Amino acid sequence: MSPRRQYDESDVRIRPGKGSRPRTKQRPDHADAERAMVTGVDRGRYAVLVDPDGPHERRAIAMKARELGRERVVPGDLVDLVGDTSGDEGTLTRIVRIAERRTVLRRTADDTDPIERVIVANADQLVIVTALADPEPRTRMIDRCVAAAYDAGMDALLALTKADLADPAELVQMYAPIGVRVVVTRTEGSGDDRTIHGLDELHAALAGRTSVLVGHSGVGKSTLVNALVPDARRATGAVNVVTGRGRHTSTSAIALRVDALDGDAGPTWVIDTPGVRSFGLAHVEPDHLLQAFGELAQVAADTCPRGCTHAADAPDCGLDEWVAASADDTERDARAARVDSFRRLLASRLGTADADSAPAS
Ligand SMILES: Nc1nc2c(ncn2[C@@H]2O[C@H](COP(=O)(O)OP(=O)(O)OP(=O)(O)O)[C@@H](O)[C@H]2O)c(=O)[nH]1
Repeated sequence: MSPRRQYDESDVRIRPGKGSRPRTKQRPDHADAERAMVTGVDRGRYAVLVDPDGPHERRAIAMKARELGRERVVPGDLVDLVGDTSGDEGTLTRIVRIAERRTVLRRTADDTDPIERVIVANADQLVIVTALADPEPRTRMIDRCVAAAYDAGMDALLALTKADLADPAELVQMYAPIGVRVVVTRTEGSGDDRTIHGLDELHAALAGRTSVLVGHSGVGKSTLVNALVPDARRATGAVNVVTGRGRHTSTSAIALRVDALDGDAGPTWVIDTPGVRSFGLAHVEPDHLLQAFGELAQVAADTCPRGCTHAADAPDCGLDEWVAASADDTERDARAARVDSFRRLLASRLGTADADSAPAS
């Protein structure tokens, strides 16, 4: 049995104009509020982009209006602002509403905080940056990230770095049946002469979408972020993401805009997540995860007994019958690979990200 999930204040979804309607007549309804996107958070101050991708786009700093209470505001959130939204030096605007979130990515509960908290909202895909060697890939960690992405309603993309050091074939083969797109990169040369092969492919996979990048230390995530967003070092290095002054002290996620390539389909954002090592999976329901596996969800809905866990030892699980009913060996192998992959993700909920250190086998 999976542990029962703990709800926190971020589970409350706020629908502009509906759920967030003021409870007392005294509250203004902020009809003149302006829309903005949250790009960073630091100690109660929020970096926002007002009128994002619009004609009057500008950066501003915001605080949460008291009426939002303990509701969390995270990078990727679309919010409504009132007060001085000019973004001029020294101004502070107020966030009065959080738009309903399309997707919600949670980080795992840990020793210091028992609640799985939302860390990024409205992202389209999770990019799992994994080195093929140095450090060795950890498939259990990848599985957990994929499960978290699918549960959050996001796609998963595996960015395999350091292909100059090891062959990607095994990992590519392992993740193809799960529907994970794979991009392989490798650097060549050093210093200013360094080129990253595969960068264009990665850029194309990100185009027009908001992507959250995760990866363990040393996998080459910064190398990719700096190549995609040339001024990222400034944004994430010495400068505080919110105030623009002093050191960047926050370890929370930060949204960075990727310059468009020719033919890009709309704005492209990457959200870097320094310090985030794994994702909360305690709340993941098997049937929810199954939704990411299209045809398997249908098979389960049609044939599984009520309350089926779909695990390998689940009695009368329809997924096993579906594999057995294959027309030939080729189909059976393909179906079995899909079911095994789904079950692997399902099992990944129950361990910890650090439980394995073995490469793909
Ligand atoms: N051989 C090889 N080395 C790479 C490649 N990409 C990055 N590196 C090196 O790997 C090391 C780690 O890269 P970073 O980009 O700093 O990795 P990171 O994941 O951001 O790690 P932290 O900065 O510790 O969070 C650096 O020495 C890079 O030069 C690659 O494709 N091949």
